Amino acid sequence: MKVLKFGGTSVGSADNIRKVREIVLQQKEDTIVVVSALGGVTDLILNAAKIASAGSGDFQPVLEEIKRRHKQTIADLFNGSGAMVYIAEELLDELEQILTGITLVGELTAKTLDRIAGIGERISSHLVAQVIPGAVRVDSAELIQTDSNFGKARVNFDATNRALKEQFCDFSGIAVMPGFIAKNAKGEFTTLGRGGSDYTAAIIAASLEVHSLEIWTDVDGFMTADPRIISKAYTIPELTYSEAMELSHFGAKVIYPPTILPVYQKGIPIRIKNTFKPKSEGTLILRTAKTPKERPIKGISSISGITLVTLQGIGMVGVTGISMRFFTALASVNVNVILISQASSENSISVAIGEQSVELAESAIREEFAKEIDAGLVSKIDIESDLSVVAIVGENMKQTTGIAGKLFSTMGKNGVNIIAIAQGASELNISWVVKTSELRKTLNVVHESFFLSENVELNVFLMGIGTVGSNLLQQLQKQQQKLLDEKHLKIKLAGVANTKKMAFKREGINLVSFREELDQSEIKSSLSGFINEMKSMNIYNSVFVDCTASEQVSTFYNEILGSNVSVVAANKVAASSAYDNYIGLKNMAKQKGVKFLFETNVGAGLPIINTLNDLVNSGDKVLKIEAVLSGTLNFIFNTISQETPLSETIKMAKDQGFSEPDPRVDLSGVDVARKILILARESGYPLEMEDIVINRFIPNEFFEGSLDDFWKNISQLDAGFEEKRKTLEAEDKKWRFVARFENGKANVGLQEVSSHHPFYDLEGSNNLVMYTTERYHESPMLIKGYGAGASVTAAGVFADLIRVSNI
Ligand SMILES: NC(=O)c1ccc[n+]([C@@H]2O[C@H](COP(=O)([O-])OP(=O)(O)OC[C@H]3O[C@@H](n4cnc5c(N)ncnc54)[C@H](O)[C@@H]3O)[C@@H](O)[C@H]2O)c1
Ligand SMILES: N[C@@H](CCO)C(=O)O
Repeated sequence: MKVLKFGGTSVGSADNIRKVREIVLQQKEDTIVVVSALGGVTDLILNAAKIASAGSGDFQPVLEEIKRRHKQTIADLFNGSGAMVYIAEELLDELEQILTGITLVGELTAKTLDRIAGIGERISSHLVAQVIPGAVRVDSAELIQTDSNFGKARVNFDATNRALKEQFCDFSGIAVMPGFIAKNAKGEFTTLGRGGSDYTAAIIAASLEVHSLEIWTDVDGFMTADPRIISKAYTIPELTYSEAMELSHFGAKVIYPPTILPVYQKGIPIRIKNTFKPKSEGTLILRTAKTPKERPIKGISSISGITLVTLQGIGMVGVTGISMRFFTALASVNVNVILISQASSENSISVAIGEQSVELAESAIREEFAKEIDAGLVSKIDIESDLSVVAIVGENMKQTTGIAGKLFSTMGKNGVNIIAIAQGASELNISWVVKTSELRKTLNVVHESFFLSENVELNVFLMGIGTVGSNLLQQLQKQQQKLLDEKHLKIKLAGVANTKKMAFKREGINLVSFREELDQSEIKSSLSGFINEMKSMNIYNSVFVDCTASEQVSTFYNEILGSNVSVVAANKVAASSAYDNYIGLKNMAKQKGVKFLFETNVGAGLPIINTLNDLVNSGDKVLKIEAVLSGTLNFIFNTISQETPLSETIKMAKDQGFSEPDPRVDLSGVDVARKILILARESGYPLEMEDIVINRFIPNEFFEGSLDDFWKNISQLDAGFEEKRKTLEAEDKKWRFVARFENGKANVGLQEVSSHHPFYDLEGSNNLVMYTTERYHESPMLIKGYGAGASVTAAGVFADLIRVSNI
């Protein structure tokens, strides 16, 4: 035999009741069906009673709604005729008479309320019994006996078990019983309180020692987290009773914990099933549940609307009875305490309570500790609102080390501040308090790290979609699926901006149609607006990607890193800004547990900075760096010829995406100076830009006017360059713009190299770096390849993103 309980939504309409019938008829054994009232009916009855008790109020509209709900369902199921019509009418008349009585006396006692509160179940049980062929209705109120604590009556288990056993000793078939209602020894109606129908089902299941209790509801069972916030939350297949109780205490209102006590004591398994998806497995609750070793956490629960009340003062240290008085004061005004936290210093006690109880709690505590407050022994009662309590639950936590470590480091890395923590010695639950504004991020982060560790999400906020930025998006689009399939990395473009517009989408902007999304966006581009929106979206694992060349953008890195968002910069301005700023950004990243990466600042996609870091971190010392670091200049000097003059080569470098947005930055040597400065710093030398000697090969006046002036005037240099080029060619030499760092000093400038020089054969826009170090002494380490261009630079940014994701 088994017991099936159907909740209010499951019997909320004719269609739903037909679904219930189907489920019940599929059972292959004797079945007891316990039903709630039609969804919402009990609340309507209580409301009507409240209106009636006010004396002057008119309960009729509410009563009409109750009647309409039932009539409609009966009409749909029985074409509005048959015995059910009369049964419902009779019970609804009874309800009306009692409501009229309440109006007349203007008073509503708990006893009277219990006479009507269960009318919904009395009707629904008849309804369901009549719909299921062969089913009989059995009245729970005649079998479940309670005391006279109306509203939340206590069950007399001896009498109840006897009655139930007698009723069902030789029963076979299907019985339908109303949930929630019972009677006292005098035969007066009582009700079982919150979760009443579940409780009825559990009492019956335990008494008859059935092999299974099924709670049919409108969700798939216990989920790993609140599915309204975590779209990836999934049903937990198995839970122990204790885990289910812990999860139910917080947020997940699948069952009300005290109701499962009778079946828990008998070890009867409970299955939570979805009436609307009967094929899904649901959640099975048992004494010992299967838990995969790698999943010690079963679920995450949360409740919002929490206030933290803290009693603080040095006068509390070592004084016994303080906490007793504190909690007695709270209990005296019926304040439910959700979480307690006290540090061993005993200087303060904090409790998390529902925000609706704050005033009551505060005044009760003030009254209790009035003397201590006057004497200065209690310094303050601190009230912190708009908080949420989050808990991870799992019995296997007690056998696994590192759970708390993983939890709190994940929270820290994502910049979520933890306000209070509580963990019971049973290690079944770790609870902590966060600001409600951080709840979504908290749940995402924790869910990802404990349940979806096979899929890491990286949320990209991209600024600048010129040569490098747009190529990056193309590469991300091409690689997106592969990364997900093979590396379990989900990259989402959560925000993007050009100079005109910006767009944001938590679920990710389409990587093909991002331009259209930007065009359609109504948000005008603004740097601070972008950063603020990114911060307020507060998404975990976020990374800001700077593909502009803007100094202004770089001034925001500190704030961005400070908000626990990593920064990947193609933009070289920050890493070559004042040393204090550069080192400050690195420290900020370290402090916040995020990354500040800029591999493409030198040699585009070539692994120049990472290699240097590896050398230095493994104890090597950089003695000398010689390098060709400008893709643009190398391209110019490889392309310049009798037919293609200097001015033409500059345009070509620009068109091919090698040059800076303003090519004067390349031609002036500033770009190369920035690069050698960054390499010197990464080698451990605190150089400033002013320390780099720049030997220009183009006269200063060409850099003084506007960019337009530059383009107009630059051809004036063509003839002179051609003359020098011819001489150079005759001597079998080539121009290379070389950066040098040695003995703590750096310079950049044009050099004529002969054919035996390693830089001589450096083709196209290639770069070459030679590291002479203590280890690479006789023969320096060489890194050579494309040093500029859209695809290689975007690939370098992409590689930095992969580094941020730590896959
Ligand atoms: N092109 C390369 O080979 C290469 C190699 C390494 C590093 N980089 C660096 O990459 C960065 C981008 O270079 P690029 O070649 O793509 O230049 P680009 O001019 O093609 O693109 C830069 C884009 O940033 C946009 N932008 C500027 N300020 C902005 C703001 N405040 N908000 C939104 N958008 C803004 C510009 O409108 C432009 O579309 C530069 O810092 C450059 O030094 C480039
Ligand atoms: N403008 C740069 C881009 C790569 O940093 C160059 O030409 O080298």
